[in-house]
Amino acid sequence: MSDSVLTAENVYKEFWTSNRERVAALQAVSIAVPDNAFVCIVGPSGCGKSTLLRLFSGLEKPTSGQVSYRQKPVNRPSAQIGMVFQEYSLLPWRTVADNVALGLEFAGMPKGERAGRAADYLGLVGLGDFAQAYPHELSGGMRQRAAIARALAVAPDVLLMDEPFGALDAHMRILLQKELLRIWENHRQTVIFVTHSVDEALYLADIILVMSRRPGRIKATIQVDMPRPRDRAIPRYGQLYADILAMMDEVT
Ligand SMILES: Nc1ncnc2c1ncn2[C@@H]1O[C@H](COP(=O)(O)OP(=O)(O)OP(=O)(O)O)[C@@H](O)[C@H]1O
Repeated sequence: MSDSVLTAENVYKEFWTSNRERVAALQAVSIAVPDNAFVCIVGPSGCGKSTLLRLFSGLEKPTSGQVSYRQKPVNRPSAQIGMVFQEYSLLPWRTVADNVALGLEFAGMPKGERAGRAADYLGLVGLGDFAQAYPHELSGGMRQRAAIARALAVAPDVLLMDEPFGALDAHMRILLQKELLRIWENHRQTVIFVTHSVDEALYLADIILVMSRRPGRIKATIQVDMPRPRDRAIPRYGQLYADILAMMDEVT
């Protein structure tokens, strides 16, 4: 585990609902995420995927067990671990450039430097011409690119992505999958990416974690042995796709 960037050791997480019922979201989850890996998490709805990501980000704490970042317990959100959510989460009253500069502002970077860095990252995601636009002037795909630029601008060591392309149409989704891989191949942050889509996981990941129904456990860890860029038409793709779907269909 020493070269792992993030680890979960025997993590159990429960919530209390407003009706005072106990919900076990995760049980006996142990994972070691290798440095620079692209990891996708798939599993049935409600199995605890977002909860696991929130534990890694420090937004939630395990009920028992331990979550660590580079061998240190994760207690709170930090600049080393960036997060991108499904909903674009841009501030509507700030321009796109000012949204991208937000994390840099929190990190105390001087204003002049922030503007340059924000411009670089907007260029990286193909939004160079929209720096002064407001979020409502952008399409869903463009907003999500801006959210990715904002997360990347602080140069996090790990990028956690919770269904970032879930609200996009199929064409935009495929385009952004390609762009994300292009960026990742240049920067090689460790990425943990939650998705409902087995196809998306197979296209993106080095490692796919398949979770069971709630309480979520890690049911399988699949090393995706296909070179990139991946060809959805090859038999190996179809075979892995069918195997993972079958695992997700099983009751436990
Ligand atoms: N703050 C909370 N309070 C109470 N229950 C919660 C809370 N957060 C999550 N849960 C419950 O924990 C379980 C796991 O939720 P989570 O959002 O992690 O699942 P998910 O796999 O990400 O779901 P989906 O794929 O539908 O987005 C669900 O039953 C959910 O209702």
